[in-house]
Amino acid sequence: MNKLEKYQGVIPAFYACYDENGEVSPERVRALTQYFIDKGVKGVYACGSSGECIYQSVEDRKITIENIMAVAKGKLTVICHVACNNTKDSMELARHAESCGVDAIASIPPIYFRLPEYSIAAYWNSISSAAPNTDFVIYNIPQLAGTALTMSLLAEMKKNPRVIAVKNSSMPVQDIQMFQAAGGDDFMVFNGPDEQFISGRVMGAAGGIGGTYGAMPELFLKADELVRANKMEEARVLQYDINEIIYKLCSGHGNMYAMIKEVLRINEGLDIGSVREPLTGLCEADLAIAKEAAQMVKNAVAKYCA
Ligand SMILES: CC(=O)N[C@@H]([C@@H](O)[C@H](O)[C@H](O)CO)[C@@H](O)CC(=O)C(=O)O
Repeated sequence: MNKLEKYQGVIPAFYACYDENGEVSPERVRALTQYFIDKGVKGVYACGSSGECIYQSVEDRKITIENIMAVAKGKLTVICHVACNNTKDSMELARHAESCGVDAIASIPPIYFRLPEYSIAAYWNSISSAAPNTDFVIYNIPQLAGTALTMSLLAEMKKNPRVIAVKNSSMPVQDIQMFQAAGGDDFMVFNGPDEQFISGRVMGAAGGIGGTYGAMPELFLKADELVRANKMEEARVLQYDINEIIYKLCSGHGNMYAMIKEVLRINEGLDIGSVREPLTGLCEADLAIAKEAAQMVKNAVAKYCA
């Protein structure tokens, strides 16, 4: 098997799983992991944006990845985002993730201060050195991190043989082509924006990592299948329907992840709690939106995946 094959396909970003008191729930982490195995996705991307990493402690994140691995080992490819905005804690999480047996670790650049590229490279390489037997994925999400991956920074990072991919959440699909060309054959790019999943795949992303996949994994698996089969018109129609669902998920007063968790509760009977403050949970009026979104998912699954 090509060493990148295990990363190619549909990789949902894993949601933060909380109990009734808002604490990370090991049982719910395990239940969500099993849900993804049952749906037939390629892997999961843990502790990233969708995992609310920015609002979780080092300990919360350790509990999350330990419980994912307890269920996923040998069944899913697991990429664990370990960035904590300081090198020390990020290295600790990298070491821990490797000890749990993840396939890859990932990291955004440090946020808040605008650091020079050599500082970002040093940060990423220190994190990678703490997991010396584990692949490393650069997480490019400039609209949230405030720093974009440049071609010169990528060239610098390519000197580290563990750097195997960019998870690209910038909006221009051309970035995917640029990163893939610079990365070469032993390198891959993941599509980040779910709204342009098929475009990213066409521009060279061999897989996708996305925050809304979990609410409708069947639809992204189908979109991936259509792209592979070169059925582009069908893929486009499906992508448009997916996008309508995403707009609905984003139309509430509460945060999109709270909405997705409600959709999972309605459609799958899967309870993984809500979101952690400062993210806003659902208000009364949002429940009707969640119901509509859940029904849209059901209708689309019946239409495309029967
Ligand atoms: C900016 C942003 O949050 N992008 C999301 C998308 O999946 C996004 O939620 C989706 O396209 C809906 O806008 C992902 O790239 C993030 C992600 O995969 C993660 O780390 O959880």
